[in-house]
Amino acid sequence: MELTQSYSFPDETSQPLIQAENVTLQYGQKTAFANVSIGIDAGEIFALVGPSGCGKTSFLSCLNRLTDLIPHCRVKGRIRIGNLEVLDAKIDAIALRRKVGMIFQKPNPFPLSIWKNLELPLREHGIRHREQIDAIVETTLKDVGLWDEVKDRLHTSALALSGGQQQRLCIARALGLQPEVILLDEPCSALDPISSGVVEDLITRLRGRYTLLIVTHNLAQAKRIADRAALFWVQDGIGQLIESGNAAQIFESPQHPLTVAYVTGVRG
Ligand SMILES: Nc1ncnc2c1ncn2[C@@H]1O[C@H](COP(=O)(O)OP(=O)(O)OP(=O)(O)O)[C@@H](O)[C@H]1O
Repeated sequence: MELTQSYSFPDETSQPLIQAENVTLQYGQKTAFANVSIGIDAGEIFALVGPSGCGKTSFLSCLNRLTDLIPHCRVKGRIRIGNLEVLDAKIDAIALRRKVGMIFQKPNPFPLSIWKNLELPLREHGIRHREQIDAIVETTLKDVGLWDEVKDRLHTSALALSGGQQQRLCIARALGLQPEVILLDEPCSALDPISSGVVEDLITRLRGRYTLLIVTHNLAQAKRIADRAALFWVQDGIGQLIESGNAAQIFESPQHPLTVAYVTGVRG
C-alpha cells in the first residue's frame, strides 16, 4: 500500500519536548493511523486537525498511554516526552498520566463537591496535608479563572456548575498535579459560544507554562490559538499525518493539496 508522503516545515528548535517517531496504532485488525512522526516543542500550543475518524484522538491517547486501557489496542513506534520513553512497558502509566494530563470533549467532573474534585487526584498521588491541598485548590481555581465564581460554594456539587465552569474545573483538576503536557480533545465543542470563548482564552493563558496539544474541529479556533498545527487525513482506510508546521503556514499557505482543500473548506 502506498502511503502519501507527509509535508513538514523545518522547525527552529532542535529538541522538541515530545517526539513521536513512526507511531502506528491498531485496534485489533484495524489500523487507526500509521507512521506518524511529529515533534512538539515545550510550551507551545499544537493543534491537530482533520476530518472525523482520521486518528487524532487515538494519537492523543498514545501520549499518556490511555491506549493501555483499550482491549486489543497496540501501539508501535517510539514516543519520547523529555527523557521518558512513553511506550516502554516498564514505565509507570499512572506517573506518566500525572505528567501528561488529559481534558475530554465532554466535561467530566466527579459527582462530588468542587473541592473534592480537586482533592481526590491529589490524595491519589500522595498529597495529604490539608493546608497543602487548600493552597493547591485556591491556586488552580485562580489559574482557570474560577475562584471568584466558586469560592463561597466549594463544598457544593460540581455538577451544579455550567458546562464551561465544569470544563474549567476539569482543567484545574489536571493543573493540580503539575503536568508538563496537557492533551485537550475538542475541549470546547460541547460548550455554548460564550463558555467556549472563556475556555479558549484560558488555554491561551496556559501557553508557555505547559505544552498543550489540542484536537479541534474548529479551524477558526485552531488559527487563533495554535503556534503550530498538523493535518491528519484518512487515506486507504488509514489515518496519516499529511502536513505539519507553523500555524500561519498550515492555515494560510499550506503545501499539500489535501491541506489546501481542508483549510479552504472544499473537503473535510
Ligand atoms: N476503541 C476503538 N476500537 C476500535 N476502533 C476504534 C476505537 N477508537 C477509535 N477507533 C477507530 O479508529 C479510527 C480513528 O478514530 P479516532 O477517534 O482516533 O479519530 P478522530 O480523528 O479523533 O475522529 P473524531 O474527529 O470523529 O473524534 C476510526 O476509524 C475509529 O472508528
